[in-house]
Amino acid sequence: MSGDQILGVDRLTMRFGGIVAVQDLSFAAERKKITALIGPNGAGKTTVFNCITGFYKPSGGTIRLSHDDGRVIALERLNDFRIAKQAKVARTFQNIRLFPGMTALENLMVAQHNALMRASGFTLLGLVGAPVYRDAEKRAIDLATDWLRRVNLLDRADDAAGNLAYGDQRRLEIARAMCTEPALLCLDEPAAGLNARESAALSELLLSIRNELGTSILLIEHDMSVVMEISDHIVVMDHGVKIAQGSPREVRDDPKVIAAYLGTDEDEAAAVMEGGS
Ligand SMILES: Nc1ncnc2c1ncn2[C@@H]1O[C@H](COP(=O)(O)OP(=O)(O)OP(=O)(O)O)[C@@H](O)[C@H]1O
Repeated sequence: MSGDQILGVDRLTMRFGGIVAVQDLSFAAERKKITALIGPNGAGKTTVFNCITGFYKPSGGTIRLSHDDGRVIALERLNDFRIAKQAKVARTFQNIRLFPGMTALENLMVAQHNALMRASGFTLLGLVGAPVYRDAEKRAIDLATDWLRRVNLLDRADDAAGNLAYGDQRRLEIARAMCTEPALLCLDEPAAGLNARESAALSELLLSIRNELGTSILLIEHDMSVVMEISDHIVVMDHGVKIAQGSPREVRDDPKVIAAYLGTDEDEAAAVMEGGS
């Protein structure tokens, strides 16, 4: 892996019985960049995400995550918990998975549970008395507050997450993932269900995460206005294989990409050709 790469996927294959959902897929995501994985419905994008984040064990191939300090972690050998904790890969899902009965702030505090438990020394005494825990708790509250501000939800801190508007919940999910201070943020269709104004706010948020914090982002997205506006690099899949990759402009003009989308849904094809222009 080159030093500029945070993620290297090499010959990834995932079979479900007779179905080959992903076949021999290789691509890389660069550090401090936004990489998008696109393709028509059923192309295999979510399966790739599930392999990267440890929800599936790949049938073949390797997935390497390279940290800033030079450590390289073989993700295909770890389960989802270790991938989140050791490899520092955070993800969101197509369907919102907040704790709806907890407040917005509480959702962001729960995300920092691991760090807080570590600070407690995993003891009751640590939880109730140790200064190191109180410091960690203050830091956790500061981080959560900072994220509520960044996603424009500071005034909703004490409202139940389930009562927030859909677009607000989507941004809160991203804030929750960011509170784990990930090396790689994986977002599965973050713009799904958003209106044009909310999509624009999402693009702005993701660009600020890249530009201000230098977090690497991998995203699956069908909303081409978002993809074409914010991506540094796009990987296009169809029927489990990579059919193209490149800059937004290269991908948009690639006849193989247009043909893949034309083969499925006219609206999606039109969106790829028009997106970002
Ligand atoms: N757990 C599973 N068991 C069996 N088949 C699966 C499983 N998960 C995915 N598949 C199949 O793998 C293929 C790729 O699906 P996947 O959900 O990865 O595509 P996708 O590109 O994310 O699609 P979409 O854009 O619609 O979310 C599909 O044919 C799907 O039916």
